[in-house]
Amino acid sequence: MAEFLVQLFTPFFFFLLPLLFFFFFTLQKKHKKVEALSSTTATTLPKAYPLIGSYLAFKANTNRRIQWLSDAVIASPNATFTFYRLPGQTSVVTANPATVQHILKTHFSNYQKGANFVTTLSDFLGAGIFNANGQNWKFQRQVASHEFNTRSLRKFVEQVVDAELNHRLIPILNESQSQSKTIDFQDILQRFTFDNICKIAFGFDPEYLTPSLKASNFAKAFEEANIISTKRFREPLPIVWKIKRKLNIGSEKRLRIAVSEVQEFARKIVREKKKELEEKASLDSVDMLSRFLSSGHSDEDFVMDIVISFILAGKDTTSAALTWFFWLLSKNPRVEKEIIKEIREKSEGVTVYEEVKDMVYTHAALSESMRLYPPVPMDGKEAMNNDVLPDGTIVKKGMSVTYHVYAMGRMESIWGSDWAQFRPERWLESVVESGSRKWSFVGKDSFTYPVFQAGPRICLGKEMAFLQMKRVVASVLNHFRVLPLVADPEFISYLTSQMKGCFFQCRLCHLVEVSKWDYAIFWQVVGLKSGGYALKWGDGYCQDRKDGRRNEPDAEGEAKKRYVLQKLHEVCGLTCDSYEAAQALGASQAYGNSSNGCVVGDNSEAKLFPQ
Ligand code: HEM
Repeated sequence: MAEFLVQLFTPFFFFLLPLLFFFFFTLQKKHKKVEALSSTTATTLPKAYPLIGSYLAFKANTNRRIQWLSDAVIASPNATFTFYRLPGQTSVVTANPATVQHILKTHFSNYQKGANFVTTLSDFLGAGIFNANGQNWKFQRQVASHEFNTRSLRKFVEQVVDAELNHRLIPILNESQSQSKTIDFQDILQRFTFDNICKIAFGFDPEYLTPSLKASNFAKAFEEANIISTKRFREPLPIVWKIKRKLNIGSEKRLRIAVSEVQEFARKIVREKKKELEEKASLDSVDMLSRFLSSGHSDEDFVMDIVISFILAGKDTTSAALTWFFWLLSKNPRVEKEIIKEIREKSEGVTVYEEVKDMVYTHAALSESMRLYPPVPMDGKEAMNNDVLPDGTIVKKGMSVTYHVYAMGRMESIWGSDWAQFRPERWLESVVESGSRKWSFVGKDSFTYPVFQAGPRICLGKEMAFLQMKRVVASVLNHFRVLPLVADPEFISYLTSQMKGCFFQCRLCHLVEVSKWDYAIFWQVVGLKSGGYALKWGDGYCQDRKDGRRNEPDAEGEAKKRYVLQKLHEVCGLTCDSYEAAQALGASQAYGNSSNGCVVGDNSEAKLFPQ
């Protein structure tokens, strides 16, 4: 072992280390400039220096790697950026739809999950579908695809999702609302989606979403394995994590423990299913796991890897999408109002499945939300052979080529100058059907919007994910308003994206109560640094004036405001000493106009204080 270490470190100390010091100190000054260029307004690309490439700029932006690379790729000609790091680590990052089509479809066989990707993730994902190529991948995709036919999807939405909603999610939200408790909605959604995927894929109910919301060792271990495995990709010299792994120290030791906890859980599911299959001659309902076990591939480790990949696919993707969706809704009451209208205009005599499929506006709003906050923000492949991309970029064998989904959702050339706006209507056109006007969904091609990837490896669970998310949205918004207490949450990503920190702290208001006034007034409670709460109201309030004047509330408007304040007090436990008090607290105007309609104060807030 000692010999191995000496062999390994000698060239490093005598050659690489002095060189790195040289570059580090001589380029410090320039480096500051590079950092400044990588802000969201950057128009210049980070510089690449001999030997270390753009490594320093990359390092400085580790915590906002997605946003930094997005700035760089958007600023690049043809939206394709060749990113030099240390020798042998050159990669191409693209946000160009033609290039995405090239790597994901027309030259599919040249762009695979390469050796670097597979090795880095193999401790966590083994040979599961996310880490597989060739025959192994084909086999898993083919067996799993049965789980996504219409019959299974119908069963999923009508039995699995609805049971979890009615017996777990809604009662838990009701309870937290009635006790005015602040909840971590992201955590609750992750529990919800975890129960869902286990039930549909493995016929097993882990009961993770329970009123106690108790911590689960498995979930903690899964999260840790995901984070540490992803961080391996960020290590400048992969040899470092490999040595730590060999010595079983630091993060690699924690990874080993976490992975064995995850594997133990997955193995238990596999063993129980095997037993069930042995005991019953035929199963009444066939889940995906039974299909794999009956397909001749009953090797326990292999099936365990499959289970882990499916948990990853189903647990963290839809929960991330929904978290950002509810946050965006709280900022866009107009969209929320449209969705509620759609939920309440149910057609007669249709099944739950058809009803969910018909939620066109909600579908558009979810697509729009994932455009801005994609659950898988970047995805990389490795070139099997030299190639030239459609825009002339040279790709050498072994280089990684990454398509940047997050950047693609923010490009003016694709979405127009209002790309930053959350506007579901960009996905819709108005059509006349049986004499009445309706929305019709207009999708984007999957190379321009690769949120679910594209080509032969396009996400298998896309339709399932939409059905699940739409049903959750309908159910939650039918009962509640979600009031986030984070003003400006941070988008972070491991293998999938998340909202950072204490996640999505929010309170719930009973929509039915507050919406007595025809849902014309939208109230938004946001956390203030001072520890109080801010209250804003948006469009609807002033438009309600019968004389059409916009600037001042009439008597009815005033009454509505008082009613809602009272309700907020009862339902959310907040008090407010009226807008006059807000004036006293520093709001320069009692009423003003904003793009949103009327607000209290100088586009600021009336202050509310928790009791
Ligand atoms: C909003 C939700 C979802 C998004 C945005 C999403 C996105 C993606 C993306 C980008 C990939 C490609 C990953 C890669 O190859 O590295 C993928 C693959 C996959 N997804 Fe999803 N996914 C979602 C939900 C689901 C759900 C609920 C399932 C159900 C189990 C699922 C099953 C799969 C499977 C099996 C693959 C592998 C396909 C293959 O390699 O052939 N996904 N998904």
